[in-house]
Amino acid sequence: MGIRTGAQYIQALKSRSPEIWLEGRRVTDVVSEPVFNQPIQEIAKLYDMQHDPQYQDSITHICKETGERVNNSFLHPTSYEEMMARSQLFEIYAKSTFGLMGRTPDFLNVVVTGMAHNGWFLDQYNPDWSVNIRNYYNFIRDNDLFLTHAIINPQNDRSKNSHGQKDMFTHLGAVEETPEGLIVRGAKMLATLAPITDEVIIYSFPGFAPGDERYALAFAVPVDTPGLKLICREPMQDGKRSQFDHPLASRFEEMDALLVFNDVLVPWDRVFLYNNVEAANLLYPKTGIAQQPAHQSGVRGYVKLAFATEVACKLADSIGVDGYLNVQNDLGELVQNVEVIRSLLRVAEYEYETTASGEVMPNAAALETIRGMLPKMYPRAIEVIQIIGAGGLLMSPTGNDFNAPEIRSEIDKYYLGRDGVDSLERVKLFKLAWDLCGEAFGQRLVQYERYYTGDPIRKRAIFYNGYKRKAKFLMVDEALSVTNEFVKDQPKLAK
Ligand SMILES: Cc1cc2nc3c(=O)[nH]c(=O)nc-3n(C[C@H](O)[C@H](O)[C@H](O)COP(=O)(O)OP(=O)(O)OC[C@H]3O[C@@H](n4cnc5c(N)ncnc54)[C@H](O)[C@@H]3O)c2cc1C
Repeated sequence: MGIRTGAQYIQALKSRSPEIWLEGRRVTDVVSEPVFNQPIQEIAKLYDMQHDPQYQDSITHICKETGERVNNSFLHPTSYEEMMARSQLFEIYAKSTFGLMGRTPDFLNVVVTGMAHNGWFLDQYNPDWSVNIRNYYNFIRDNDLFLTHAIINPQNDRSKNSHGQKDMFTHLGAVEETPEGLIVRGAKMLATLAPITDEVIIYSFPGFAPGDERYALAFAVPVDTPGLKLICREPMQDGKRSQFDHPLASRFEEMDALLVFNDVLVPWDRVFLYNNVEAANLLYPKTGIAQQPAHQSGVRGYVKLAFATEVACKLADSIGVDGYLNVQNDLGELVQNVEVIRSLLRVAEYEYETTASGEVMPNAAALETIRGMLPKMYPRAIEVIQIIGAGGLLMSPTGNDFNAPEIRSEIDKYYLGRDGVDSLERVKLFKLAWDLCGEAFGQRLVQYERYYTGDPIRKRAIFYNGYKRKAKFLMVDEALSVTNEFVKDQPKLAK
């Protein structure tokens, strides 16, 4: 089939009924559910862009294996040009949601593409696994499916490993093997956008210890697989608030869900890794399934930071405060932060790395630096919006107020901006800013930037340890060499 349209994506959602729980009730028609309706439309637009002549050549290509047109996120890059074809897709998709939707379909397509093309890694443990992931890659590419993923365990007792939790099946684990497949039980989180996807893929961050074998798993199942429950967090918008009053929250909320597996059967041909702590711990570092999607996240994060910066600049200009030194200093800082991320992306792409198997990946150090910086830069951009918007952020009237003739003249007079900015323009801008910096929707976006791919503190520690292993700190040795002869009988230090 190749690329789907938005209508085909929506039709697929209508054709099944996964077990979705939202505020204590079962959702039976996900497409008509107000909370999900608009986000579904936003995802559908991405599918439609694949057919739009304005974008088609930039975000899709003809698959060499099938001759069908498929999304660029399924490209396995073996050259700079192929890597950049993916980068272009990431940017076009990110811009269409202002970087506010992190788990658009391209994200997990890249993960599966990475796993499937690193079959050599899985082959070492079980050749069936590499065949399974390769077939799965073909399946989602050729049907243009939308995946969610859950890679962390429920947050119960983080001081204990999976096998040390009070209930053996709190964390998702294998219960038994049957001729048809593996029976799994327990929970996994935090599956962003799960209710509006087609498939669920499970794998894990490293950190398994001996005794955790049953939890060392990777597999994929359809979202409506019997026994799989999706328990949504509290929605941050009810789907009924107007786009005038909440121009971002009404469109781009990504629902997050806990996935509960109640003795779910995973067919053997959907098992990619099982019962092997070493393989589960090495999957991330050895296959680039972190590095390739970090490219998508870096591009998306750049767009999101640039968007928040634009909002801050326009806000300041609209009320005539951007002539003040303190405001210029804050805005200048944000613009420089955007430039830092843009430069790091360019370094990541120009100084790409080629693996032993010929896969081209953006430079890891530059991508990890983006990962380390954005959790500080994005919250800072939000803080600057709050500082500049000040009390005005809380004071916006609603669209209905503009439509009430009895108060319209007062609204127009007292919500006026600087010369040339009328009340409507000013209020619309302040509402956009409030969605980003005040609403629960905006707070989730901050939390997303901190945690979307793991704990930034531990990630930076891993980065430093990796750096230290490679670095020789030779400049210090050279600087110290002039002192070598000064003290006689220097003790020989162990290296
Ligand atoms: C908005 C949002 C969307 C997300 N989307 C997805 C998704 O689509 N799919 C998915 O799988 N995941 C998703 N995540 C989850 C993300 O992977 C986790 O939030 C992240 O890995 C951190 O895990 P945690 O939230 O359980 O925090 P924890 O690991 O419980 O950490 C809590 C605190 O304790 C500290 N801590 C915990 N353990 C240690 C330790 N061993 N050493 C030192 N400090 C420790 C941490 O530094 C942190 O401050 C999302 C998260 C957010 C916020």
